[in-house]
Amino acid sequence: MITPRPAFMQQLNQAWHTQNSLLCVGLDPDIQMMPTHLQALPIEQAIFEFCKTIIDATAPYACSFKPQIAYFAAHSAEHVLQDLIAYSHTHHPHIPVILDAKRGDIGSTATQYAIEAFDRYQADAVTVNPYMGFDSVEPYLSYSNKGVIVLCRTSNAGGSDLQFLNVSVDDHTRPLYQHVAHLVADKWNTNGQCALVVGATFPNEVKLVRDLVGDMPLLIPGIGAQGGDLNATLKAGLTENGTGVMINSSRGIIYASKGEDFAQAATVAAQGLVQAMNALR
Ligand SMILES: O=c1ccn([C@@H]2O[C@H](COP(=O)(O)O)[C@@H](O)[C@H]2O)c(=O)[nH]1
Repeated sequence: MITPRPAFMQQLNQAWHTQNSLLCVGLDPDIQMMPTHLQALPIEQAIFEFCKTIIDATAPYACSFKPQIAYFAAHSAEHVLQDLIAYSHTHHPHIPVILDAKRGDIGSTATQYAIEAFDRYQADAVTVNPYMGFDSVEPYLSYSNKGVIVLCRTSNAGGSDLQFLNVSVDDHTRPLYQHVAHLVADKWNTNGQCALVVGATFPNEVKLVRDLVGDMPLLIPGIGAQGGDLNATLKAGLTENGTGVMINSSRGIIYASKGEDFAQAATVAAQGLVQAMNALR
């Protein structure tokens, strides 16, 4: 039997405080990057063992976990993702799990994606793409206790191709990502369940988004392997009470060592990042 979990926003607020952490540990299991002894296993077993070990090794330092679905689906290992989320809920029930799926499709299809994220995988939150508009996001919002994390200013350089284009709405001209932030904060967040993705590679934009959306949580990837500026990002994104952000690091933590000591290395990397963040807030 599945035990109901608290609402995502409640879990997140609690985890920020009790874990004293703003760190979101990204689970992007790439077989080529895993320790050699795990590469020798059948791929599904390797993915499970690797992620389970990382979850246990970093749980004391995490405010959330973020598995990226592509790393599982690419190897027909969706059931491994399901098992890992169940494992995390059982062994680390206080840490919310965000399914990074970046879904976006017409309402009828989005309804199926929402069932996949929340009923099949039992994720506490999911990332979605706002490009197809409100009706494409509505099926996720109807799960009012789940988090819906909308792409706003993504961390990749190519995000600027569209997100930086100016749009004029109601005599207001601003870049598309700011319009998305405004739309989510003012119109889509009626249940108080929304958050936004803003990349650490763009701290100025983190600040502009923070100013537009009040205390809405921001999921911020781009620290570590993508070279985002931790100091500038925190300065731009923290809310007044010193929370408000989930700073994601995936490769920087999970591949801190390619040896048999990968779990200890992940612990040290996670702990170091949390200490660095806590010194800045
Ligand atoms: O704008 C975005 C949105 C999502 N991501 C995802 O975050 C992690 C980043 O991994 P690192 O190894 O820490 O660079 C990855 O799963 C991306 O799909 C992002 O990078 N940028």
